[in-house]
Amino acid sequence: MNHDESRSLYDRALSVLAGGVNSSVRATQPYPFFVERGDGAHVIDADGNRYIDYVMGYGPLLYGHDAPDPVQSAVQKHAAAGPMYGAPTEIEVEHAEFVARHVPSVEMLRFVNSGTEATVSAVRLARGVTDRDKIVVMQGGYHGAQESTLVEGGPGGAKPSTPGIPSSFADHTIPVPFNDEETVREVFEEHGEDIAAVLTEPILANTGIVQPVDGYLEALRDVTEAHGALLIFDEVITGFRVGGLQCAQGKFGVTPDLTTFGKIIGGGFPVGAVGGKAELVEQFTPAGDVFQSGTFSGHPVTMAAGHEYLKYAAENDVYEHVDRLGEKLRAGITDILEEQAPEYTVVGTDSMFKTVFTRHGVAERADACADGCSQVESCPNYDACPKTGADVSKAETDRWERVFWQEMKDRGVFLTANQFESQFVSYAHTDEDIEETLEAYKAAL
Ligand SMILES: Cc1ncc(COP(=O)(O)O)c(C=O)c1O
Ligand SMILES: N[C@H](C=O)CCC(=O)O
Repeated sequence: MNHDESRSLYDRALSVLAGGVNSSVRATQPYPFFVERGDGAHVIDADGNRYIDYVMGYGPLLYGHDAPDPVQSAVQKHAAAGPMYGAPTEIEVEHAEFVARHVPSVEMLRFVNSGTEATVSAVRLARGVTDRDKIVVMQGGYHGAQESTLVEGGPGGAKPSTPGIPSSFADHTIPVPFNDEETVREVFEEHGEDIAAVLTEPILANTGIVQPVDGYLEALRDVTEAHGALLIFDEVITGFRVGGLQCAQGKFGVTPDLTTFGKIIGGGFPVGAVGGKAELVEQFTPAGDVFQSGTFSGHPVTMAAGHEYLKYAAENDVYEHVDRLGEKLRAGITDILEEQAPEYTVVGTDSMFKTVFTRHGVAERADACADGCSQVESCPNYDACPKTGADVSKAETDRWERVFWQEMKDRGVFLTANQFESQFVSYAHTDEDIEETLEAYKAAL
């Protein structure tokens, strides 16, 4: 493959964009390919190379790069008619009504512009309504580029995971291991009166993919309720990706107090949202006292795209298609790994998948998972599944990024360069794409 044009664009980018990119995960080594356009399940780079795309914008693109006609018409109509006003529009109401009809925890919403803004706003709301400062988060969980959750450490003490955040912020954050009910109960015994909320992805999708063991989300529901704290599910990735229109909370049957959304809910445009019980969400200004505001929030083009996206999914076989192909891919990779790399693990569910490069031996991992993973039926390797962020962090990140990712890219398959990010199947992917991907896996491994 020739990459001259991408290389020259990257050289230019390095002079005017920090690290040559606008989001860190895009800076692949030795240089990223620059995308010229998308085509269904594929992207075409500036040198004309074509790749089957499983990055899918890091999750938003449920339909791949060709949105269905109603989405495209709605986007064009709203872009031509405005595109925005600083005044409310009907499409915001319609989109909110649709989401509230389908997602169990949602009665009312506030739309914002990114997943980060959604989690920032949800944490502020939880602190505002409970009049408490501390939040519990999961080690290995990700909630965007926000001060309260960019922490490392354990329940005994957290510190910021990046320069630029005062350590006093981390004093209010308690990271606990995912899937560890005992630790979270101990934390509540010790700090229960100061904890505003537990904030967790229902599936660790940025460090994983790690699924909740049987009863874990229920335990979080139970312990938060018992201590007057809120349970917040961050469904920025899982929302409208896992569990169809009911999201992961519908699939697992656990209803949080607040849910944060992003990605798919905006139909491929910048978006975020906080949803939940009306009595909570109404505490945002102007109805309540917890300040929240945004010039672009509820942007008509985004609302129209998101609304048509979800309506189309409600009326067509979208989730059947993406989940079937997700399963086919996971099963196919599992077979290949059995032959060629039995120490690696396939993880995922619905239309999400990942191969985790752990070399700790199935027996060891099976021991570690013996009491937990048996409920994850959709995972073909459930007895070897990682259970915590720490399990996943043992993976061979360097081998993934420097060898496997490059080999797949050279074979025309675009995966996330970061070992820990999920990959996504879209409605535009076909059985032929999956078969081609499996052939590439065989050769690359
Ligand atoms: C679970 C989760 N929460 C929050 C975010 C932040 O969203 P955004 O990048 O739109 O700010 C992301 C991903 O970026 C995410 O995966
Ligand atoms: N981990 C992020 C979201 O899923 C990756 C997207 C980004 O931050 O650019």
